[in-house]
Amino acid sequence: MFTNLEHLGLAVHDLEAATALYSALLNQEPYKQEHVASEGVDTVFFRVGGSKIELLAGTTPDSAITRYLTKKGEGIHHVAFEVADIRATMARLKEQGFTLLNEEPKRGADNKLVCFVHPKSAAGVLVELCQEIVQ
Ligand SMILES: CC[C@H](C(=O)O)C(=O)SCCNC(=O)CCNC(=O)[C@H](O)C(C)(C)COP(=O)(O)OP(=O)(O)OC[C@H]1O[C@@H](n2cnc3c(N)ncnc32)[C@H](O)[C@@H]1OP(=O)(O)O
Ligand SMILES: [Co+2]
Repeated sequence: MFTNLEHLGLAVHDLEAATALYSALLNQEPYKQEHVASEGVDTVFFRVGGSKIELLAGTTPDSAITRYLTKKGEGIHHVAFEVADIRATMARLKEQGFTLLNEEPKRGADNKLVCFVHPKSAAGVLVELCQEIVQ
């Protein structure tokens, strides 16, 4: 079950400059900065109501964000939905013919298990599924 629009992921060239810009725009400081080595990204998170803005900068040449920025420049990179049971959702989507980009949930940012749906399966939008990791 999809329970919330968890975050919008924005790809940016300069994380420090983008953080200052979004701090001014949203009139708040970010609640978290996190490096996700497995994705080759540095992230910064802002809360907006029940959702979040995730700023992402690539830290390696082969990072998905670095590749995206090279090809498309800055902008909305993905939309993330919170799901109650990521494995059940992945199984349902696979059954329905959606292309998943990882076979198993993987550790994402902000204490989540994540899985991505190929944009070709979602009318040109990269979709991320997120399930909170309960400690
Ligand atoms: C996990 C930490 C954090 C979190 O919230 O927890 C994150 O969100 S990390 C976010 C970064 N990680 C990822 O995005 C992982 C999943 N992404 C991928 O596996 C790739 O980026 C992929 C497969 C979506 C695209 O790979 P690549 O760029 O190498 O392929 P192409 O350039 O050939 O693209 C294929 C096709 O897809 C279109 N495309 C690519 N990226 C996007 C996008 N973000 N949104 C929409 N469409 C996208 C691209 O234009 C190509 O289409 P075509 O019509 O053939 O030009
Ligand atoms: Co994300």
